[in-house]
Amino acid sequence: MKKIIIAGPRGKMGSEAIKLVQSHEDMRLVACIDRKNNGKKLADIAELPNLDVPIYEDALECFSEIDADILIELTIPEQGYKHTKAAMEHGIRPVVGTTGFTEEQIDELSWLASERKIGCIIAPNFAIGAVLMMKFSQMAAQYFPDVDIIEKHHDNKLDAPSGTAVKTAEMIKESREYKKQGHADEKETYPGARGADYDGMRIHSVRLPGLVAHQEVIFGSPGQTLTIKHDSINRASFMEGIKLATDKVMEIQEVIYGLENVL
Ligand SMILES: NC(=O)c1ccc[n+]([C@@H]2O[C@H](COP(=O)([O-])OP(=O)(O)OC[C@H]3O[C@@H](n4cnc5c(N)ncnc54)[C@H](O)[C@@H]3O)[C@@H](O)[C@H]2O)c1
Ligand SMILES: O=C(O)C1=N[C@H](C(=O)O)CCC1
Repeated sequence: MKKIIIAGPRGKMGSEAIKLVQSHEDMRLVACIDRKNNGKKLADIAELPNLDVPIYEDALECFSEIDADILIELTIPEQGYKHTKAAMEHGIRPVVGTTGFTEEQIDELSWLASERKIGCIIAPNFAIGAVLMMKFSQMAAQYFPDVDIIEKHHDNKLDAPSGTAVKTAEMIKESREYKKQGHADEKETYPGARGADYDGMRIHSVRLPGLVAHQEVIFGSPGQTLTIKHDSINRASFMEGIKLATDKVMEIQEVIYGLENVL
């Protein structure tokens, strides 16, 4: 039985993760970390399930008092990083959905995990279809070095580009020679028009109400284009990946970055 702490229980992902834990007999929710409601139980909060599970505002207090195996981290970048680091320092294995961690932060967490010999999985996208989109894009980039990534998310998102777009670009970089795309003399009339530059490829971030999480990877070569596209139409799409990660994180003693390394 894996004892689980969820950070961000009132969020769109956190509330879905509570349902995930409730629906599996091999997992038990033992506490939540929220930015309010300290000392209350989930059952005291109208929007949360009727569970006798304590809520902590202070992650360190939570990790010191609660006997837990796994932290499912689904909050915001700055806080999520602190929670992840503190969880490992308390012997609790993080499964991190929160996006927006920097490369340096991921390196630091990797170092900590290896030193403490504790597992941690950080996945910018837990939807299996999104992982396949990234893998297919990595394959296509061997033959089509010109590529633009267009990611589209709801307008409450804090980080841009999305974690998925960054991961896609990193994976493409592994199979593509550096190439500065577009015209050598091109100029932006309005700053940002050509998107972010990652290793010469371009990333564009769309933020609109009504969207959930979507990405198109468009490859171009003379006379043809190839588009690889994924849409998450609700947050249930991420739960199978989170479940896989909670199983895997108990077996490893390092940071795994990306669900493609778990499947
Ligand atoms: N990896 C994936 O597959 C995946 C999928 C969807 C979202 N995400 C990421 O998950 C995170 C959460 O997404 P969401 O859609 O649920 O967002 P959300 O805004 O609905 O929820 C965020 C939650 O974090 C909580 N929070 C904010 N500050 C906090 C703090 N200091 N302490 C504790 N809790 C705090 C908020 O109260 C809220 O409940 C984001 O980083 C998002 O990018 C990842
Ligand atoms: O809703 C979000 O925020 C999401 N963020 C992830 C990202 O940054 O890639 C992917 C899924 C949804």
